[in-house]
Amino acid sequence: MAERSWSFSKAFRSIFSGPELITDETWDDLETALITADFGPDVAESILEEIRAEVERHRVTEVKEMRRMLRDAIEERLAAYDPTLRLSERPAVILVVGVNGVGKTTTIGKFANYLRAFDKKILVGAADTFRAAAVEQLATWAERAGVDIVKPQQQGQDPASVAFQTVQRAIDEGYEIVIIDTAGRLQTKGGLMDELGKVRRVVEKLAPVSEVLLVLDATTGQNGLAQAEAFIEHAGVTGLVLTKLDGSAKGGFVLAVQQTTGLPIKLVGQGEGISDLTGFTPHVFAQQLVG
Ligand SMILES: Nc1nc2c(ncn2[C@@H]2O[C@H](COP(=O)(O)OP(=O)(O)OP(=O)(O)O)[C@@H](O)[C@H]2O)c(=O)[nH]1
Repeated sequence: MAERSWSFSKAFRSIFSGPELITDETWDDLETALITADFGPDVAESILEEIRAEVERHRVTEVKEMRRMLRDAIEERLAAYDPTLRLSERPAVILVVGVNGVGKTTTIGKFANYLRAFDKKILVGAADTFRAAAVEQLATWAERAGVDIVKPQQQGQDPASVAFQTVQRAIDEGYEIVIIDTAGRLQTKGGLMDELGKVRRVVEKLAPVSEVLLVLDATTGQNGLAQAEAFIEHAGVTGLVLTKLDGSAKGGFVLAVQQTTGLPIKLVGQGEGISDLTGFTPHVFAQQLVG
């Protein structure tokens, strides 16, 4: 399996290339590796305790066994959240929210491309009318992904009306999945949340909202989470998308973010290319993380 930059198997390599038997130093190294990878002190502590107990119970002496236990402990915690996207409605409407620059537009392009592989007819809506460039950027991604787009008729058009027109067209023309881009910044947080609420209410006149995906930049760690708090509190978020994991050495954030928000990660972005987005599979992720 290809090594990822966020993989902390690098930190582990020193443990595994050292003595094959578990020593005090192994425990110190493990703790350091967990903290360095941004698991957060609570998660790191609970994983360490669990592994210590298991090592004692089964009288484990080999580092190799400890690695397997670590992988299992992480997988079990990741799998406590359901990563399944709910897309069975027709049309299935997905709102994509998050602060500016986290990778919303890029994610929509990659996501549209990903869904097209399942032969779905997809329409994207450019309801981030706050910035003209945002509309053009989304249009470029839609073209790359080979999907259709609904754009505002004039700059600054009410985002809710663009969202409404998008869903209306999807119903009229038989699109199966609708992905709507929203603004990440307004003058005030309250204004932004009001705008998102309006987008939602207007869409729901036509179709239920299947998913509200909050995009988070993995390189910003806990800081990014604080910035996204208003969305978590007010936007009815159903799942998270973690972007820029390729640029992050902090894979443990993945687990920390689920535990802190109580929300499942549903998609993971690992690059700027159109195919650099995948679903989230706890088993695969734990494997990549631990090596
Ligand atoms: N390395 C890497 N870069 C990414 C990833 N996702 C997005 N980016 C980059 O992050 C930058 C911002 O992405 P955008 O999609 O414009 O972010 P946005 O949230 O839509 O930003 P606004 O349109 O300003 O609201 C771009 O340069 C993207 O190429 C990722 O998974 N990995």
